[in-house]
Amino acid sequence: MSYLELRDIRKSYYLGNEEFKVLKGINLNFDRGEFVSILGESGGGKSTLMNIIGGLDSNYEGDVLLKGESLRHDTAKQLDAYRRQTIGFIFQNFNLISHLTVLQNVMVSLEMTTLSHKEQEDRAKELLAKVGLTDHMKKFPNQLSGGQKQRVAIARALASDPEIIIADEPTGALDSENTKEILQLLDEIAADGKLVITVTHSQTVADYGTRIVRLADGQISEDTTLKPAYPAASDNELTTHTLRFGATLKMALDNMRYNFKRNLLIIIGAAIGIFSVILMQGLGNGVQGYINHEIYSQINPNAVQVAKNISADELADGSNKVNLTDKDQQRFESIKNVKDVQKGYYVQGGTRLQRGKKTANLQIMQTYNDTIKKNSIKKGSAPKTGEILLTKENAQKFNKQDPNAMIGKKIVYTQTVMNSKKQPVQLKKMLKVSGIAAANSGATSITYDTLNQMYDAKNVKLAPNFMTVVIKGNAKNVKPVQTQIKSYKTGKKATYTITGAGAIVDTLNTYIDLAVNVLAAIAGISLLVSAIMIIVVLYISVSERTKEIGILRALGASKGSIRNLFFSEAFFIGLFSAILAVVLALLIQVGANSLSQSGIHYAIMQISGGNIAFGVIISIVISLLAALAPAGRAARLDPIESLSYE
Ligand SMILES: Nc1ncnc2c1ncn2[C@@H]1O[C@H](COP(=O)(O)OP(=O)(O)OP(=O)(O)O)[C@@H](O)[C@H]1O
Repeated sequence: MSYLELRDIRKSYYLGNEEFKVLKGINLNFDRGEFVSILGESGGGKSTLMNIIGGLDSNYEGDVLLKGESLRHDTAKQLDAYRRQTIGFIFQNFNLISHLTVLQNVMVSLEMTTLSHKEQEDRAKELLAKVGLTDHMKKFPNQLSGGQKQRVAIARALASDPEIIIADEPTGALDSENTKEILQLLDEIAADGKLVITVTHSQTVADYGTRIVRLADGQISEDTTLKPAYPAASDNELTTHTLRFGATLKMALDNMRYNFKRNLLIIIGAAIGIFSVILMQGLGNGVQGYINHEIYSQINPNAVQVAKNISADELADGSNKVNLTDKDQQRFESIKNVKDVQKGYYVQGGTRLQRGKKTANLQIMQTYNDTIKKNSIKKGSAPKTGEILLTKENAQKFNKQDPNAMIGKKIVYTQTVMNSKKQPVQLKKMLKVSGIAAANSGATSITYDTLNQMYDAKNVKLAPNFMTVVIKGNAKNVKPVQTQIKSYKTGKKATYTITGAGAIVDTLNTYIDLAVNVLAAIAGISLLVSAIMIIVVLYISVSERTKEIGILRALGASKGSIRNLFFSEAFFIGLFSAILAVVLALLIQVGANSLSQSGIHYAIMQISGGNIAFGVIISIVISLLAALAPAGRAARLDPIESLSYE
């Protein structure tokens, strides 16, 4: 049994329905240690035969047997492994990867072996020394002469220590001096016990080998042994795998560096979209924070006011439907996270303050409760029993120049109420001013106890018309309590309504969120533009790298690795765009906040860790999605066509 056997190989090409028979039944046996030259006229099918032997073409009739095992039954992955492990290709036009250095070109093949990185590098250097290129390892292919390029290709072909070297016109592009050197190297390879099969037009080249096979009219016309074969080498001990993800990442980076300017522009373009989204979100956080800060500085978010949900008609008929009872209070107290329920009373009009000759009619009076934040009291303190808290506006009615001077002063409070017989009764009490509240903090207020005492003094019963429900812990506990209160029904109608700023803040935040998301979505349109840009660039990259794809496939890289190569490139575009976008956004944040701090004393831009993570993830995801089609196209490219791509 020979090492490699070709059995009745037939191959035709079709143009429409027309069949062109290229190989018409080739039977050949090869052994390790042979240096076989295949001679034949141009167009005679030599390259076609080489592609079949090399596992690049599996669309033929007949059989190729390696150590008696047919390649026919091999899966695509097994053929990849066959090319990696058993075959080393050398081409007439060298087929080196132009953006990789000499050393890297050899390393590509070695990266598909199980050797450690150090061992790979040592072996690459050793092989380059063997072909006499130690001093040229850092050069790029376009900095080498033809003969040097072919020597790199030989070093690369030997990298994974394959048993068979296929050289398709290896000296076709070389002068006689270089031809001689390359032939010597090929002869050394055969002397090492490997099988060297070379295709040539030249009788001189053919005479150099141990055997000449002539191909004419798709058949073997002559098979001559010139000298005995060298002793066969033992089996290759290097094991291989396809290009690992780490290797494709590195190759993608190398390629991006090679096309630096173009990739930089793409990254800047893609970053603009991500940057806008992050910026919008940061601004949203800031605006929301600022509004909440302004509101919460005067109002306690953990307290909500609850009133009966009654219609204007019910209110007008003066019924006691508006009143809240002990039962209502118990109900609120039983809700989870409720800390306290305070009775409250609210009246519009009918209330007056008097001091000496000066008077002030109060638009609104509501009993002091926990929705009013202590720090909205600008001077003095919250009212106790027998005291009153004035808004700055009301205090100014008694002392225009210095409203704060009203603190500690006595003032007469009068209020007209209806008794149970619907007769008007005037409540009157001298109260001490406890403090002055900010102008926009709500109503002038007294405590419920103070009001109750006034009612008692006139034998009128006071019933609360709102209650303040104080909620424990975080402001997040507020919403579930509100929801619970809103869920009580009288008939089909909700029993209670919630008033007070706590409820409004929640609604306001929802609107701000909505506005921010709409703005971010508009900014997101530029992400779509980025995605299209990345798709176009990757398609260009696929066409530019078609030859490289063919080379990698010939070296044994799987379709999956080719796909990964473009996904890796997209990954880096996404990652670098995101980094650039984040850096830009943070810089803008510093500038915007220094301006807003001096204006409104608040950092208006608040980019969160979540916003940054979102930006990075969305950038990478979009880039990878954009790579789907180009990477798929690259993986589907036919290796033979890719290799002959100009
Ligand atoms: N993909 C293809 N589709 C159609 N015909 C093809 C294809 N590839 C090769 N052929 C034809 O098959 C024949 C053999 O081509 P092949 O490249 O194998 O010849 P060759 O002996 O290597 O030629 P040369 O010495 O000029 O390189 C040629 O006539 C060529 O036109």
